[in-house]
Amino acid sequence: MKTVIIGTNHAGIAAANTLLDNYPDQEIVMIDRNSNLSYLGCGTALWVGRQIDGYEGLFYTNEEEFIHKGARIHMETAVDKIDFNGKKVYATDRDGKEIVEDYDKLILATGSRPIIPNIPGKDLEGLHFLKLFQEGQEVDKDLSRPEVETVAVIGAGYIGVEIAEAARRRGKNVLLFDAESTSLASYYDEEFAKLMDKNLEDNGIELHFGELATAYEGDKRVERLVTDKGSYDVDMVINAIGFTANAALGADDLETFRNGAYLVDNHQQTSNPDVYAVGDCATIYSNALQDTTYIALASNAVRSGIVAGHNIGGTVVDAIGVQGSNGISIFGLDLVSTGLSVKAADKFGIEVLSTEFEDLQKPAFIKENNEMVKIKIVYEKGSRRIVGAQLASRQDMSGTIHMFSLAIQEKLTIDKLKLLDIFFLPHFNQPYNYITVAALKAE
Ligand SMILES: Cc1cc2nc3c(=O)[nH]c(=O)nc-3n(C[C@H](O)[C@H](O)[C@H](O)COP(=O)(O)OP(=O)(O)OC[C@H]3O[C@@H](n4cnc5c(N)ncnc54)[C@H](O)[C@@H]3O)c2cc1C
Ligand SMILES: NC(=O)c1ccc[n+]([C@@H]2O[C@H](COP(=O)([O-])OP(=O)(O)OC[C@H]3O[C@@H](n4cnc5c(N)ncnc54)[C@H](O)[C@@H]3O)[C@@H](O)[C@H]2O)c1
Repeated sequence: MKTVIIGTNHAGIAAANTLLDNYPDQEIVMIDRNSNLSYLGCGTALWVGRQIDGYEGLFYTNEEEFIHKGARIHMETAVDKIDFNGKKVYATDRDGKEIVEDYDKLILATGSRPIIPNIPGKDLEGLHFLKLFQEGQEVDKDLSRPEVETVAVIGAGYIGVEIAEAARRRGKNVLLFDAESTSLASYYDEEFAKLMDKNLEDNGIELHFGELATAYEGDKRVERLVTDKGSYDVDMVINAIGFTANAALGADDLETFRNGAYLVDNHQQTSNPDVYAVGDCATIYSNALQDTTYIALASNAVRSGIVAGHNIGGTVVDAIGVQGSNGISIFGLDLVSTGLSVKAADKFGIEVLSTEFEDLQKPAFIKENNEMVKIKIVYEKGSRRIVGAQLASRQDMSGTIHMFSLAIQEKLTIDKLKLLDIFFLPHFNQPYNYITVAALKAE
């Protein structure tokens, strides 16, 4: 059987490896318009901010590995059209030559693309987006220019906050804009987001929230950013206002979600049984929402690629849904969240209650490495099932958010959490640790 995979980044790679490593009878063809693959976008802010030596370690595989495994791979080759009835993919390679690949099964792993602010001045120099490795290189080059003193970042979501920190670490004046009233508004309730806002301000980043960019101004290169509240002299602008699904290739032939992403079932199959979609171009099932949604994360891209690979290979594997777990670490402040915030639950019409607590991670007699932890647990009013959790600390709490991710997935109630067996050792935590106390406080 021959499977063609369009898109060879995280989702396409996971699907290809699953097929190549487990199903030797499979003929695999991979196609991507980019010149590189497997780049960890999450590392861009780290190397641009000089927190790691360079970008070399941010690629975890390469073209040769897939050729060695027996795949055929066309890089710098853009798919222009798919004939879903004739089961043929039409592409153009780097030399302008047409490539035609027929398929038995097709995997769409075409990912996402940045949303572009629809405002005047879009053709000026000095305007950046941050999706591809090459765009990270452009941002890094611009930040290296001494005449670039002031940087505007539009969008205080994950990318915007991370790249604002990076530009600040490079000694630039940084203005961070967002339409919402706080940073990270899609992921955290206000009392958590405001911890990040204060952290950003304490490190010299100028916040402009509830402010919408209305124009870029300048001669050849951007010189001013105009918003609905003012005009700011800037030397470069980084746009980070979210991603949209890259689903144009199948939009006329496959069922799509309200945001244009390909609708898939729990085998990653689209409305065409021979066509699968994975990663940022596809929908995903949220166990917190108990509904189909769209969450563009590398963690989801990998898992959906694995599911599609096994189902095409002949092993029935059901996707188990996700919680949208995510985390961010900025100037030493870590925020992690999973499932729904109260604000997100309200937006989706889910009636919730929440319980909060804040305490030292370990007993006060432990003087070293003992930071405050703030926790909020969100649970559904009727069922009392946990639907979300948020944590903030200067200590690593990723293990805790993984536990809450499982709790949401398994529909654990807040009442079951109250007496969960959580070990005590003063080196690690308190006898009554913050999870237990927050749960016990729940009404
Ligand atoms: C700066 C940044 C930081 C991030 N940090 C994190 C993080 O910390 N944690 C996290 O979970 N997620 C993070 N993400 C999100 C994560 O990178 C994406 O969710 C992930 O890349 C999705 O993988 P994908 O393979 O589905 O899509 P993509 O990575 O978008 O890859 C799609 C591929 O398809 C190719 N393609 C598209 N159309 C065509 C066509 N017509 N012909 C040929 N090829 C085509 C593209 O060239 C691309 O290589 C970050 C993203 C960015 C930009
Ligand atoms: N640490 C991580 O897990 C991580 C890191 C980076 C990126 N990502 C993922 O990559 C994807 C893209 O990240 P992103 O930061 O671009 O998207 P995002 O959705 O995280 O943030 C977009 C931000 O832009 C704001 N915005 C939207 N339109 C605006 C406008 N016109 N003017 C001003 N602000 C506006 C939104 O309020 C939001 O805060 C997301 O799915 C994100 O979860 C994850």
